Amino acid sequence: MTSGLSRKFAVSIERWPIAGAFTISRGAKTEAVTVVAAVSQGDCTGRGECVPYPRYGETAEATLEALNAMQEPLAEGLDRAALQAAMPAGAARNALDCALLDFEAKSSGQRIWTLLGRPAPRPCTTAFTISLGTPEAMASATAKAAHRPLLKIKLGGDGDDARIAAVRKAAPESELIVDANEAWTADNLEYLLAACANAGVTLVEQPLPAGRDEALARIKRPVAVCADESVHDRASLEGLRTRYDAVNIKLDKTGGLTEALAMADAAQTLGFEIMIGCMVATSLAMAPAMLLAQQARFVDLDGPLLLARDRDGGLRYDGSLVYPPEAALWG
Ligand SMILES: CC(C)C[C@H](N)C(=O)N[C@H](CCOc1cc(O)cc2c1C(=O)N[C@@H]2C)C(=O)O
Ligand SMILES: [Mg+2]
Repeated sequence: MTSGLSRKFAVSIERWPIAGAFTISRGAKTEAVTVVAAVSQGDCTGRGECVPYPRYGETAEATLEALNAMQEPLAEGLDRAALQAAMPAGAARNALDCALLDFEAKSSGQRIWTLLGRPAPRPCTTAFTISLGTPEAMASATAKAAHRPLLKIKLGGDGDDARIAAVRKAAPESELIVDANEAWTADNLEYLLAACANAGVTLVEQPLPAGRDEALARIKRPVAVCADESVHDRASLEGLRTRYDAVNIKLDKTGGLTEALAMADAAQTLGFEIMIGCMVATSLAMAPAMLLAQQARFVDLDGPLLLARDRDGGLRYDGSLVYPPEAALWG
């Protein structure tokens, strides 16, 4: 029991080197910048990690500031239910929502899935991401990962037909999904979707820029198309029904696991397939997403696999199989 002691709250920015570099259509990165929130009472600490994304106007410093502004409400007893209205969806709320969930689990001595009334998570097969590059460089990276069952291929617009053909040749057995990160246009959309269909790709993530994706509703889609930058939380689902077949749910977009679980149920009711995605981050950010992975058609939780080093006590990855978190890590 931890009641009677005052609740403490700490926030920090962490930097985790990436093994090599990670490139998508918007540029290259050599480190993952994360923000960690920790809620403590007595000897019990709950932690949550988020990744602020400049694409959505977020920075690590502003996220730190937004979380520090929650010191007083937390000291006055703000709980996870009240948090949903107290902060907007986004990375900052994710860190705090997950810290509160971890605290709920650790302070009660029960696993979080038991407290949430959900089935215990099982190991899942995650996608493994191949960075954007020349067709030759991508084929070479793909050949080294060709034993993996599911590969996520980053694309970038011009030359994507050659990239996807080279990748397929290098990994004839793997299931391929691709992520254009908004780099295609209404003019090359049908041509590049056909190139993906010819290569046996099963999903194309965010081909067109968010807000300029209406062409998706006008064409026959030969491959399932998944929203990422176009979808954030439950409020953004309804408008996407004619454009997308699937939605990529990320805790950094929904503002935590609480909204993500509700969003997954709402998305499935609307007929969307679910992908559970991540940013480049440590196992602490992946652990809560394991609860959602259970109902996802595509699991994309390979963030720690791209790091030079994960945090101590991180998730167990056996090839592409990722195991649920130990209680000491999260939940
Ligand atoms: C380890 C993989 C890259 C994670 C996942 N498989 C994935 O593809 N996620 C991307 C998100 C890309 O991550 C980016 C992109 C970017 O321009 C800047 C950043 C990051 C990130 O993780 N940190 C910085 C802010 C996806 O699905 O689109
Ligand atoms: Mg994406």
